[in-house]
Amino acid sequence: MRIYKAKDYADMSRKAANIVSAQVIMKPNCVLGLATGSTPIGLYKQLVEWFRKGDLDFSEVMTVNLDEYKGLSRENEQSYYYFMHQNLFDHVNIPVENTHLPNGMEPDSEKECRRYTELIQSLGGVDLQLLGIGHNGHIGFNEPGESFDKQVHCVNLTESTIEANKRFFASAEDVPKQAYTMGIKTIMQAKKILIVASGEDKAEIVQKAFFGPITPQVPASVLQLHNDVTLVADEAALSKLSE
Ligand SMILES: N[C@@H]1[C@@H](O)[C@H](O)[C@@H](COP(=O)(O)O)O[C@@H]1O
Repeated sequence: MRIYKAKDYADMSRKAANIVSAQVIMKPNCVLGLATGSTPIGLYKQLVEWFRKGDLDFSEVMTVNLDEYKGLSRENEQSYYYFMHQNLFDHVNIPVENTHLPNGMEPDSEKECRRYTELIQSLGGVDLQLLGIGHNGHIGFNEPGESFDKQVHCVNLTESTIEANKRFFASAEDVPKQAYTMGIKTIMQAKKILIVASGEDKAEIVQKAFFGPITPQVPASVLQLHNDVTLVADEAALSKLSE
């Protein structure tokens, strides 16, 4: 695993955006696996800025997002569909038909998971998968204890994730209780993985995930087994590495 230490959030965002833009430049029709959460927002801003300057072209890029809340419509401001449009898709020249997310409004979980798994396969797999990390080590919405052997599936969110995400909703009761997510197996099939982390509150989990034992209790620890992982994190998120 390569680790790039950034000074702060802005530096982390720029360094990570450089890696994504290198991918787009090297392979204009690449498949990008994208993530939500607050951590990648700066990275997306940077990509938009470079696009506006004429340095990046997304016209052939395909995207597949990691996850989506089950039960939220595209119009819901908390849906990941809305997030991706607001933070990236609406500001660059990616054709909307090239962008893909699980359909949160499909009530039949089995059907939706099969559709999304087959879609990723039909695109030829993910070239570069971007990931954030949850405080409990979740990646996408793969919560602690999940088998490493799952493709796209429907999960029950843990209390800690509902708690962490309730800041975006009117109350904890409004946070959906389920989500569709790429499984660990899907994530591990990506050719390259880029994981971003920022802030002291992520220091402990970054240490555990990348330097602790590989265990389903810390889903991100499985990334130690992938042969092309880059972690870009700021000093605060890396501050527990020497302990
Ligand atoms: N499903 C997302 C994850 O993909 C994300 O990595 C995590 C961390 O979010 P943040 O970057 O806001 O800490 O939150 C959510 O639960």
